[in-house]
Amino acid sequence: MKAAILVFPGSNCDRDLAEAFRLAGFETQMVWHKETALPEGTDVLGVPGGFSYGDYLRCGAIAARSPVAAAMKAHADRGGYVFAPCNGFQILTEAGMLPGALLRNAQIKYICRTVQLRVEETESAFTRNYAPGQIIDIPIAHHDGNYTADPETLARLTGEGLVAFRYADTPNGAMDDIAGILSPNRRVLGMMPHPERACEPAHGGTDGAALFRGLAEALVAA
Ligand SMILES: NC(=O)CC[C@H](N)C(=O)O
Repeated sequence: MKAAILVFPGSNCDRDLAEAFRLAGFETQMVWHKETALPEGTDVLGVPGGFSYGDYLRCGAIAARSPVAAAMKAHADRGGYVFAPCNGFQILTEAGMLPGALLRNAQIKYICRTVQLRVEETESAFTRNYAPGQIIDIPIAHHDGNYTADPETLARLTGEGLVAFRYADTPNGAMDDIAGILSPNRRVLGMMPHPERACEPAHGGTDGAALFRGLAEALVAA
């Protein structure tokens, strides 16, 4: 099982993400943003958190147009798994791979703390190890996490079971309390919170580890 993790100038959760995949049994490989192809045999692509290209223009906007972006989209288009926490989620919305946009937090402040998420959808490789409605503790660290979409998109996401996680108490003003969403084939997950920062007791919590284990189990079962 191979996880490839993209690295942009300004990524700062790339190593944490690789370690979370490694703990779940993945072989990992870092992929610099100037590459135009992913490593042979990549099962899961990780698009990490951070401040890609210094968050210039808009968070994720430049990364979505970087040299590696076409390979990222091609991987998703052929049904590959993509896990994109925080800046990764922003990059996927900027790339048009997930709907909606992440606007400035409603309080106009950077928020760094652990929040409670409700698991809304368990029919995905990412969420199969959680119980429907389970409350999990996962850290957030962002200034642009205010999920926004038009009413039709919000209705479709909920109607088709594509909202993976909602905030129990929205910290950033996100519409419909949305913390993370799935693509229609449920193989791409973008979310503002950071499960990779909740995988070992030393992190202060381990509620994120089940997500990476779920992916590994889905790949073994396939
Ligand atoms: N931790 C992160 O990935 C931060 C994402 C982005 N730079 C923001 O602050 O919104």
